[in-house]
Amino acid sequence: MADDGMLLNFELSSEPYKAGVKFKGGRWRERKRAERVARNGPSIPATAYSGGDEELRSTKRRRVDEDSGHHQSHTPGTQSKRFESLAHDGGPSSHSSRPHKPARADGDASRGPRQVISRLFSFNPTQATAAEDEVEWVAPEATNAPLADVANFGSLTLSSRLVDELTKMKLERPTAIQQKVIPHLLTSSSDAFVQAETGSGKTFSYLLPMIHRILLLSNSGKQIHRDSGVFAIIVSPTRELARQVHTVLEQLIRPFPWLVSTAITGGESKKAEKARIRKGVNFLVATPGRLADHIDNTKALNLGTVRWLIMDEGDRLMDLGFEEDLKKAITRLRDIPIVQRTEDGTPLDKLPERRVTVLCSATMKMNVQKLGEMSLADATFLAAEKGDEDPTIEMAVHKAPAQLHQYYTVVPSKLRLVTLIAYLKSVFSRRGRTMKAVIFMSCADSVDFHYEMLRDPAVTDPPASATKEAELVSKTVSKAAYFTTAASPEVMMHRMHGSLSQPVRTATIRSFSECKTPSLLVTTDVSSRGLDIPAVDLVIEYDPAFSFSDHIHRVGRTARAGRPGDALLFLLPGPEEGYIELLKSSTPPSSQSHESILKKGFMAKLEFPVTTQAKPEDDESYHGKAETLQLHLEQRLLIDSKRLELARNGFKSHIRAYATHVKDERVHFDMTQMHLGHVAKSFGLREAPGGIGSGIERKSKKGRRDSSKADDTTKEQKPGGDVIKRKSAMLMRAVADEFNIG
Ligand SMILES: Nc1ncnc2c1ncn2[C@@H]1O[C@H](COP(=O)(O)OP(=O)(O)OP(=O)(O)O)[C@@H](O)[C@H]1O
Repeated sequence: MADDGMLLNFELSSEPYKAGVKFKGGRWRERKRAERVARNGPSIPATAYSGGDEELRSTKRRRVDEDSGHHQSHTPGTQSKRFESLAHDGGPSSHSSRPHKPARADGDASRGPRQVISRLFSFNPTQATAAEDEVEWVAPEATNAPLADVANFGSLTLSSRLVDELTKMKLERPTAIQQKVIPHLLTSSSDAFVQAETGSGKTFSYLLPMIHRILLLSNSGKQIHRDSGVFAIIVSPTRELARQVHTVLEQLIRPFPWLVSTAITGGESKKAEKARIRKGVNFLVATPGRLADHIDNTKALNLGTVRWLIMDEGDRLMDLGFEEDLKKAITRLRDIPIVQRTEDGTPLDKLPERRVTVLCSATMKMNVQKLGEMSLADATFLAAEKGDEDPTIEMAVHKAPAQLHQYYTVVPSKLRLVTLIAYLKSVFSRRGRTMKAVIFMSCADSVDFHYEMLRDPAVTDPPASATKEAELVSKTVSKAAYFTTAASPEVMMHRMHGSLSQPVRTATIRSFSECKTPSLLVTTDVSSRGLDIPAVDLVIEYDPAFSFSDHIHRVGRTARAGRPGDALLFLLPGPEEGYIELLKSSTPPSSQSHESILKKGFMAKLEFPVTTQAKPEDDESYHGKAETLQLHLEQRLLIDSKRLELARNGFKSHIRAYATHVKDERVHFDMTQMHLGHVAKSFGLREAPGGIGSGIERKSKKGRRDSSKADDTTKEQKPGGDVIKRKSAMLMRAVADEFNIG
């Protein structure tokens, strides 16, 4: 990993921090150091309490190097020369009203304010690909919209009561995949492999024909009811998805109260789930683990009547490692003979004569093929478009809906956080333009950090009288700062990831979905699949997806069922730019330069949330504003150890997660090209905290112990060149080990 030795980039207030400030959390030594700094002003750069001893040492080392004019990676020269050149590096900010003055090595507070250089705009790697801004984009015809040339759902010979129900839900005409799948499942008893773009209505395509055929059973004089047996099992990879499918199903069967659906998803007591199964259900929507558990342990679950097994989001089911659970369900269903009548004698002749398995996916990966081989027999491949009937052709091609406008922006690491804020500021500035946006990040710790930094810190816990729902979302929903301004509408931030408890996850998604003001969901890939919130008009991939198919699913949270949508992907200059070719293989993307994002976003005055910090000076130029904002964010970390811990954890988890890109795409996500110091800056940190991948330090020590002379000599080397390369390789190996990739 390159390490060009980050310069200090803080402009600390001349005033001492509030006397008597007490620091909580962290280690004793860090707390003591922080308190000393708060009392006396920083004698050493504030990294003193932003990191451990290693950071302190390296900071000292760098300061000495800088002050003696021997900066490791950049053109040597005198301090004053360097500062001059920095002013020019800063582009428009070189005209900033705030003078750049050298950092003082002694940190003597008595000699007036300590000026430290902000180098947000210098020493950034340059973008290799051309940045074309605002090339006019004409939206092609939507590819996942209801078909204009089909009269209505009635033309697919669905029951009129079902069609009426659809009309009430404002669904009139089927989409292309529904037109293919519904007739097939209405008449056939063969398995099916359903592939169609995100947001194309796959859920209705399998639910409607199943309900229609079950309703036909009641026409034979006898009434089907909840005790008649389980007719369909729908397996979804996540609890959210299972609940979502269950909700849609409940809506569809509302006019037929004798039919019952239930969701068994874990996250609640098994006892309650067993009790519901015992009372009788006709549709079981389940996550694979819970389904396998109930198959083993719930006697009341009788599988003899089951005629459909639907596996939704097939590739995700496999990605998440549910193969064994699915195998169990598939094998058990194969072994149990089909019953031809319910216990009270109702013939089941209107249902398929054999068990039908349907596998659905928007993307086709090799693992879906494996699941297909495991579960399907003589399956019919059903795809939305003509010419897509050959699954082998589609294997490699993942398409996003054509009307989805995809952009990418190449942003140097150091500028990522301010560019994100600038972008959010401009998209939420116009009333009614963006109502719901989703930001995808690589890991839960990064989500937690960004949520905390971007929310309004003045918002406190709900009052004791708050409703249960308000209590559940008290730590995951909050007013945004920075991009909620007096002039723009209030934006509500939401945070969501897999480490939150199930009730909190459910309440947070509900809040995001029902929010009437503009809202932003900061999340991990836990929200990338199947989540159907039609009003989402923007997806931001702040961290690229771990695989291209995940990218397709993430951006597919917008532009659903024919609606328009935008998606912006953040890339780093360097190897990540190679990813653009991959994007082009699906839908040609537009590009937007980070400079233009900053310019637009920082056109208006910056508004800072109320904090204990002195109000930062505003700066006229957008570079100046970006620097002011960055300094403000960094200072917020310095005065709050909890936030600092979030930043450090976010950084570490982000780096670890970076190593988990799928093997085929890792060429674009090369850890060895990553600049840890610059990445740290995007987490508001002055430099990279140590201890990424617990194995690294250990491994390096072990390596030295086992080593021969060659290692002893490297120990003597000054940090730089070879040692850094070796460290990168070790980090790479340690991270790869940790994630079991390689
Ligand atoms: N025929 C239709 N007309 C209008 N809207 C529809 C139609 N069919 C489905 N929808 C709506 O489209 C949205 C997407 O449907 P659904 O979630 O089934 O898509 P999907 O293909 O499963 O997407 P993903 O692959 O992302 O899970 C839902 O809000 C649904 O109500």
